[in-house]
Order: sequence, then C-alpha cells, then structure tokens
Amino acid sequence: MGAPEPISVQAHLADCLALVRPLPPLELALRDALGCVLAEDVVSPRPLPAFDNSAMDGYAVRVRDVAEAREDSPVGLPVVADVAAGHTGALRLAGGTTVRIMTGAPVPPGAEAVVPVEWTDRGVSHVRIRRCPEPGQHVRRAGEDVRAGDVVLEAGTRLQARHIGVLAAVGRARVRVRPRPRVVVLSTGSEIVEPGLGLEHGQLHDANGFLLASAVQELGAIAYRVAGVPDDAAELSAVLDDQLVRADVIITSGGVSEGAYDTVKEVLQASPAFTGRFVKVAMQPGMPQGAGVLGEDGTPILTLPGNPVSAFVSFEVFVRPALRRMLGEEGPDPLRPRVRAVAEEAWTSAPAKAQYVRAATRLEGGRLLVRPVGGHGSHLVTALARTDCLAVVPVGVGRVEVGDEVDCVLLGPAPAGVS
Ligand SMILES: Nc1nc2c(c(=O)[nH]1)N[C@H]1C(S)=C(S)[C@@H](COP(=O)(O)OP(=O)(O)OC[C@H]3O[C@@H](n4cnc5c(N)ncnc54)[C@H](O)[C@@H]3O)O[C@H]1N2
Ligand code: MOO
Repeated sequence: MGAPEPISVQAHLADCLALVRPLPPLELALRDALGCVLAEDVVSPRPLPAFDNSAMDGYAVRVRDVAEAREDSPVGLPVVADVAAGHTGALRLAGGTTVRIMTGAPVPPGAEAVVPVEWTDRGVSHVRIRRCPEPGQHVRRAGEDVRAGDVVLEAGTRLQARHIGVLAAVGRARVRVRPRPRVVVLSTGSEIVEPGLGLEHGQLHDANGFLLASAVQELGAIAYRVAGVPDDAAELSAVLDDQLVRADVIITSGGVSEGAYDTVKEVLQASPAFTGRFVKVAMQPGMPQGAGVLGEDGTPILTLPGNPVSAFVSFEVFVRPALRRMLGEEGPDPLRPRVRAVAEEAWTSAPAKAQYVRAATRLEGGRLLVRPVGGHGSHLVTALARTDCLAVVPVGVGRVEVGDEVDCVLLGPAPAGVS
C-alpha cells in the first residue's frame, strides 16, 4: 500500500475547526474583559449625557437678558450661584440673573445658553458680558450621544480599550464575554533547550514554544508554555495527561513526521484517549499535521511540525482560525488583512502544494510590491524577523514571475494607502 495522498489545506482546516466551538460566555469585570469577544448586545440604561450640561466654563444665561451685549457696551448681571461639575442640588435660573457654571455642570432650568468666560470680565458676584450667545450655544443636550435603550456595542465585538471606555460610560461594571481559551503550548524533542541555557553539540533553543505561546497571547488567548519534552513516550504521555486539566486546547510542535523518534504521533496514535488523524497536507511548509481530541473531556489537540517556520505557518493557517472560533470571533480576521501585491522577484513553487512564502512588501509609486525573504528551508527561522506577510501561491502554480499578482496575508496592519 502506498502512502496516503496529501489532503488539501481547506480539508485540514475544516478538521481543525470541527474540533472547536466558542467557549460558553461568562461575566467578567470590565478590565478583565479587554481583548475578549462580547457575548451580549450592550444597551445604555440611560441617555448620555444624562442631563443638559455646559460645554464651557462660563455663565448660564437667558438669551434675552444679554441680547444687547456688545464688545463696547457690555451687559451686567448679578451672579447668584456657582455651579461646579458634580453639582446635584436643585437650582433654577431666575430672569435677569446668571450663575457661574463649569464645564460638565448641569445647566439649570431656565438657562438657555452658556457665555464662555472669555466673553466676560470674569466677575464673581457681578459679571459684565460682552457678547450674546445663540440659543442653546455651549449647552450639551441630554441624550445627544445616546438615548436610553440604544445598543452601544454589539455581540461579537472584540473589546479594545475604546470599547471598555464606552462600557464604563454607560455604567457597566461587568460584561458578558467569551472567556479567553487556555492554550497549552508544548514543545517536543530531546534536542530542545531553554533559551538562556548553554547548548551541547546537537542541541538548540526552544524557538517554537516562545513563538507559539506569544502568537496565542497576541490573539487574546491565554498561553501556558511547557518547556521541551524529550522524545520519550512515557514522559510525553504523562505530560499530556497533566496538562489536560488546564487546557481548552493543546498545541504541540515537533514529532509528527516519519522519524523513529516522532513521539507525538507515536504516543497519540497508540492512546485509547485520542481520536484524530495524522496527515500530510498539500502545503509548503507545514506538510505533516495532526488534529484530534484527547482525554475524557475531548480536549482538542493540534500537532504542528517542528521546523520553526513550519510551526509558524501552521499556526497562521490552522491554529489561528480555530482559536478565533473559540474566542467567539467570526468572519474575516481583522488582524490579518489579505491584499494583492505584485511580485518584484520570480520564484518557484511545487505545483502540487500551496506555498506560504515568508515575504516582505513595500509601496512604490502607489503599487504594493512583494518579494520573498530568507531561503526555502523551513529551519531558516531568522528571516521571520524580516517578514511582514505570507505570500500564498495556490496549488497548480509552479512559478511566480516578476509582475505577477500574488495574494498576501499581512502579518500586521495594512500599510497606509493599501486596502
Ligand atoms: N522521511 C521524512 N522526513 C521528514 C518528512 C517526511 O515527510 N518524511 N517531513 C519533513 C517535514 S516537511 C517537516 S516540517 C519535518 C517535521 O518534523 P517533525 O514535526 O517530526 O519535527 P521534528 O523532527 O521534531 O523537528 C524538525 C526540526 O525542527 C526542530 N525543532 C523541533 N522543535 C523545535 C523547537 N521547539 N524549537 C526550535 N526548533 C525545533 C528540530 O530540531 C528539527 O530540526 O520533518 C521533515 N522530515
Ligand atoms: O512541511 Mo515541512 O513544514 O516542509 O518543512
């Protein structure tokens, strides 16, 4: 029997997505909800502003009382009260008088406008006013921002600082959101050593664990990184067992190809607690992949290849969409805009595979150009630092020529002028 045919990227992505579902919502205190996806439509219980208030430090007046005020012939009025922001007492403006009022203070009934202090002699018990305001001038009306019962934030919104500000403004202390998935990131391989420690010949530092845990965090999920687990079946089984208690999902890297010590594949395939499959995906890099569920609760586990570039691309293509689903985020990924760019160098691709090329874009004469960075090998990790997109060459294309348009997944915000 020959090796099974590679499956398509779309087929493996569908497998990964089928393993996960949005986490059940819970109520979180506002500050803890930053980065989470809202699971309710948020309605303002009251109008905002809640009361008519002054937009300026000045004097609240009836317009007719200052209608004759001019630069060269000011109108004088007695100042009968001071109203600061936070004033809660009842006060009514009597005709022929004024009250000194501060920005944000309630405008007393009877007042029609606010005269800014700059138009006056700044009097305390008596003020001379040199200009007449329009009716309503410098008064911020109750409800002009939002009315009671209006929806201010819709379910599905990923909460950023500005959304948290709006929630606080409408008086919410807690909010219903999808919790952040807890993601265990586990690096495997007897050669893997913690950064900061010295290396023997044949060893290397755990790039994947740090890369993947950081990618998880950047996405708004919680990462628990487990340092290099050696290629020992009993030890890996024990670690997986231990980690299940704190994982909504497990991501491993390494040990999934054809080697004698590809322990992740070996352990999971032999485990009665695992249901899933190991496949070759028609992509480069990132070909060997596995996905399934593990343990009593059916915890999703996605097993990524060990080469760091393969692990990174696998995260972008498979893990990222799965975590977004768990977070409750649907639709196109706002953090990964897709653009078309013009190849400024030619390169080759295996026509049987989708190729995800580390690449860099630049704008020239209003056109977005793209060129590969680093070499082909998926062990060439440092070029990731010079990469701002993944250029995607679809199955069936064997060569990208200079001037060809290529689909690019941007790894950061789109450059100005590009959409
Ligand atoms: N006979 C075959 N050999 C290989 C195949 C194949 O189909 N047949 N596939 C190749 C491809 S493609 C890939 S990708 C790799 C994937 O291998 P594994 O997932 O089993 O990964 P390892 O063998 O454990 O490691 C591969 C490579 O990556 C380094 N590595 C692993 N973990 C880390 C880490 N946490 N940080 C940094 N670097 C890491 C590891 O030292 C190896 O150099 O298999 C090919 N072989
Ligand atoms: O698929 Mo491997 O990921 O080519 O390096």
